[in-house]
Amino acid sequence: MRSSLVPLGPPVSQDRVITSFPKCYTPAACLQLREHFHGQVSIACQRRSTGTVGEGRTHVQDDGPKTVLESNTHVPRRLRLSKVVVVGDLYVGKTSLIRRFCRNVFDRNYKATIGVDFEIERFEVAGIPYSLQIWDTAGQEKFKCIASAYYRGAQVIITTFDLTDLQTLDHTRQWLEDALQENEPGTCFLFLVGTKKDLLSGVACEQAEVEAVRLANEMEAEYWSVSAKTGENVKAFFSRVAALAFERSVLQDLERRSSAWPQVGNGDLIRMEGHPPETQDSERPSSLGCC
Ligand SMILES: Nc1nc2c(ncn2[C@@H]2O[C@H](COP(=O)(O)OP(=O)(O)OP(=O)(O)O)[C@@H](O)[C@H]2O)c(=O)[nH]1
Ligand SMILES: [Mg+2]
Repeated sequence: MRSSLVPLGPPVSQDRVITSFPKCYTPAACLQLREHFHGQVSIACQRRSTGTVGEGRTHVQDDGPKTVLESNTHVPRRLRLSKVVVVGDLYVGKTSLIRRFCRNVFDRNYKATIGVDFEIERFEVAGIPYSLQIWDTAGQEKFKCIASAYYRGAQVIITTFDLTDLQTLDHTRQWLEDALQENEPGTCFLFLVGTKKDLLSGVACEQAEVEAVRLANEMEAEYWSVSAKTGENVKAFFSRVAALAFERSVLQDLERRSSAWPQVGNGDLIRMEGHPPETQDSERPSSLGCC
């Protein structure tokens, strides 16, 4: 029996390939202690049967298509990416963090974000192409109304503060509350991220982290300290975000399919009457930046 995987689009760069489950920063404030992918997710990825999750791969065999998803009239849209929203006070380093990760650059000069902006970063998680759509929002009060319009549909909310200015940590509760208001309860992974780690000595950093970890636990968020200047923990952090978001998407898809589709034999799928539920491809903004 011949089997072929038909990839669409160029391969992702080597440092965006995630094969093993990325570790958390500290078990004291961690969303997931497991050090490997969920068993069902690993199997689904090995079989390339991640359903609507992942990008542009169709598993074709001599004896017919592995799934009938692709050939139906009411094909569910593929969930190619997770929407990630980054919020926090002005000047804490949201743009710098995203630019360090996506472009590997750092600018010492401050240029306020006006409204919102986003980057799409492609990964390969457990062999499946998957992307993060990372939304950078403005911390300045006058742009808040524009930015908050883009909180909806987030799978991940990253609340940031400056490790050298603990007032910005106090404000993270409000940022999180505002972002959560636009999303269904329990649908988002929450992260609390302390920025500018390079500016603190070991002891001062540890003291700030104790406070932050306490708050992260109250928020039910995972905690990370990073530096956009040196790049410390930046890649590890976003890899963790991508892996958690991807894993949840696959699990949700498996759950949806098992309730909507009866499984036959080794996992071939038969369509039931009615429309499969829509997946939530994140929307593009009609306009970017300030009006
Ligand atoms: N030393 C150091 N400086 C940083 C770091 N990250 C950001 N900065 C500096 O902090 C300032 C603010 O960074 P931005 O990334 O523009 O802050 P922001 O949160 O996007 O600000 P708004 O767009 O106004 O919400 C800039 O001067 C950056 O160079 C870091 O990790 N270390
Ligand atoms: Mg900014």
